[in-house]
Amino acid sequence: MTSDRTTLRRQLRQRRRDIPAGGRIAAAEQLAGHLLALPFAPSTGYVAGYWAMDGEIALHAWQLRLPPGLVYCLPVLHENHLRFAPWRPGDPLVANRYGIPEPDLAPDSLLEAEAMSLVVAPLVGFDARGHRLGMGAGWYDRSFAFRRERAAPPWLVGAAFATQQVDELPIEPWDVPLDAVCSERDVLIPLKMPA
Ligand SMILES: Nc1nc2c(c(=O)[nH]1)N(C=O)[C@@H](CNc1ccc(C(=O)N[C@@H](CCC(=O)O)C(=O)O)cc1)CN2
Ligand SMILES: Nc1ncnc2c1ncn2[C@@H]1O[C@H](COP(=O)(O)OP(=O)(O)OP(=O)(O)O)[C@@H](O)[C@H]1O
Repeated sequence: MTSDRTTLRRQLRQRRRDIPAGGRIAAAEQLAGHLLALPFAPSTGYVAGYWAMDGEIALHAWQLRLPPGLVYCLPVLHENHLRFAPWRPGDPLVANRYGIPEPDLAPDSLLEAEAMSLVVAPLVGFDARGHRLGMGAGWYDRSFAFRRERAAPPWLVGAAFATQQVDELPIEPWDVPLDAVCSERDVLIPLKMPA
């Protein structure tokens, strides 16, 4: 990883933490509307969100407005990849190694990434081509590496504040392309280049 990437990650994380409370509340509602209106939004099956931290755009409004046929899940760290677990308010949570709450379920009850219909991934940064910058530990890239050779589902959708968009992010060989990026302002659906 280049130091450019590290510097950019630090700046963009600070930028999202600096968004005032009023802006965050409105943004979460607008984001929910955009996520629900995606052309490939499923109406049945499992969808994954995240427990917002470190200034990330929140998903509670989306979770509350999901159609009844969808089961909301949260990511759970398992060995070197993410698994997912259904979670409703009131279900038990436990803090993972980063201090992020995750459902407190036995490992054999966790769902594999392949079982999700749509996954909303938190972004530190993104560009107009749909390239993403995450927290830098590779969790989403490793967990969804199979999507490099296989079509959706799961549909991968990045979520961020519009202010986290940058001109161009460097492409890494392991990057998994997103099917869409949603912010409070826009829905960006990158053009797929023929191989
Ligand atoms: N809300 C949320 N949940 C998520 C992610 C995320 O980005 N956001 N992840 C996306 O991958 C996974 C967790 N990945 C993470 C990767 C790195 C750090 C991190 O760097 N944290 C500290 C320093 C490390 C530490 O405390 O051990 C930091 O703030 O710098 C946090 C989470 C799964 N769950
Ligand atoms: N498919 C993969 N197989 C093995 N290692 C991977 C894979 N994908 C990513 N990694 C590792 O994860 C590390 C972090 O990747 P990167 O800096 O691109 O994270 P990121 O873009 O911030 O995304 P994430 O949100 O997934 O952490 C990389 O240094 C790479 O070694």
